[in-house]
Amino acid sequence: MEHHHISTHTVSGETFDRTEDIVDQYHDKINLYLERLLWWNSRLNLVSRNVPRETILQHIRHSLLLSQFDAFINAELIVDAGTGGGLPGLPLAITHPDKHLVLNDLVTKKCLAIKQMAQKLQLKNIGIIDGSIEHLEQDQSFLLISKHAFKISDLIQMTSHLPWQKIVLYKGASFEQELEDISTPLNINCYNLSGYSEFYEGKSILVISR
Ligand SMILES: C[S@@+](CC[C@H](N)C(=O)[O-])C[C@H]1O[C@@H](n2cnc3c(N)ncnc32)[C@H](O)[C@@H]1O
Repeated sequence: MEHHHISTHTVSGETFDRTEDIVDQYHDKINLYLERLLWWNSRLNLVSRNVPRETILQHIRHSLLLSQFDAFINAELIVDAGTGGGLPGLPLAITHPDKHLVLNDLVTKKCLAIKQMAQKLQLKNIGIIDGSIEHLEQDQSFLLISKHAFKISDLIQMTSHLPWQKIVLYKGASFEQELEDISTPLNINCYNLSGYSEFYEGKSILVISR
């Protein structure tokens, strides 16, 4: 653990507010995604059962926070591992047509649902790959992102063959234990999201590099 370097940061209120502007700017497409996600969620349990519309909207805003981070701004190719119903990758693809997003999930049915949602949204900048992230093949370097899907050490191990430049993880506040089994020294910037609203209490975003 001691060999990792961890710096902690806070996130400004303006950063959260800007995601609200993005939601307004892409209102129609975000709304269509929200409707389709609710529809699929009642059939496949993509987020969690009976989740209200407003909570899904919060997850979309949470996903869009990443668009304010340099790691995302500087990336052309982004892989979202364990995307479930498309979070955070799908809202980021809607709002960033200049970037290419690859959405990955272990479960084929979930990937088929995302494919249908992407078709309805007429998204041209999305690739969908089903199967475990450990079997992904990718030569070009990319930003790896993931929201509440993997223990850090598991994801690092499963993607050791891949040319990721950085990893961005949506996490809870305590993640240190998940670093214990990692022998490669990591540089970790932890952005603490607590303090803006109840939804973000105890949440953080980690930007990890080797
Ligand atoms: C808790 S859900 C999170 C989904 C989404 N990221 C979100 O925030 O709503 C975790 C997802 O990771 C997927 N998953 C688990 N192991 C995986 C693996 N080895 N490779 C790819 N996806 C995986 C699961 O199928 C599930 O959809």
